[in-house]
Amino acid sequence: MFITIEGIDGCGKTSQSILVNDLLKKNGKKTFLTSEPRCSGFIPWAENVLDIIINQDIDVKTQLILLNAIRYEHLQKIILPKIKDGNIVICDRFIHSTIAYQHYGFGGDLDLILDLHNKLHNNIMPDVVYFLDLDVQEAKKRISSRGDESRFDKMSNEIFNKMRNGFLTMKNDSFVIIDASKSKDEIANIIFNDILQRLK
Ligand SMILES: Nc1ncnc2c1ncn2[C@@H]1O[C@H](COP(=O)(O)OP(=O)(O)O)[C@@H](O)[C@H]1O
Ligand SMILES: Cc1cn([C@H]2C[C@H](O)[C@@H](COP(=O)(O)OP(=O)(O)O)O2)c(=O)[nH]c1=O
Repeated sequence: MFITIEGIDGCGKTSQSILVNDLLKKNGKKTFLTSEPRCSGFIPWAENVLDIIINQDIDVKTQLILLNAIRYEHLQKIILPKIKDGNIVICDRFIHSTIAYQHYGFGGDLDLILDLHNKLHNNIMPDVVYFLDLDVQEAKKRISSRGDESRFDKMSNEIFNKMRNGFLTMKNDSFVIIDASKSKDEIANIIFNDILQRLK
């Protein structure tokens, strides 16, 4: 099973990935936790490429080339083997972040994003996406309290609202919208119980 956690910066993805992973492990499930674009250190050079994506003034097409290079290695060397080995793989961000950020946020061509995903990654999609929906101002408050704002974190509320609304257009049976203003434990339990239902 392949699960992704999505949302704008500061909505609680990192916290939820860890909490849900712990709940599943305690329940005896074999899990593997990773993230994009940092790949949780499993692809060591991804951090260097992320530094370019976030801190250099590059075209959105260049962002897409770099993000897809990371994703290709991450899928081939980490995610796909872990799924094959029977793990529930939880990934903090994946293709839906690319659609929300590079298309809805920065105006990149949606067809190009989908074509690249199809041709490079065989159109692999998560079995389920948990989208943590949070008011932009609340997300920004959470980021500033965390105290490690990146250049992307400092983008305008207008851009973050475009991304949030972009995510909301992706709703379907395998794209679950979660109210991220609830407490960490409440959200983790909602996601955990939904995963257990889907495993039945
Ligand atoms: N449900 C929540 N309620 C209140 N604060 C939260 C909640 N989830 C996360 N936080 C806090 O908000 C900040 C950002 O959370 P984080 O999990 O790092 O988000 P993201 O990975 O989406 O950027 C952290 O300081 C975290 O402890
Ligand atoms: C996966 C992905 C991330 N990003 C952005 C979102 C984040 O602002 C940034 C870096 O991710 P990261 O530093 O891991 O941020 P966070 O912990 O808040 O998720 O990369 C994209 O723009 N497109 C993508 O496809």
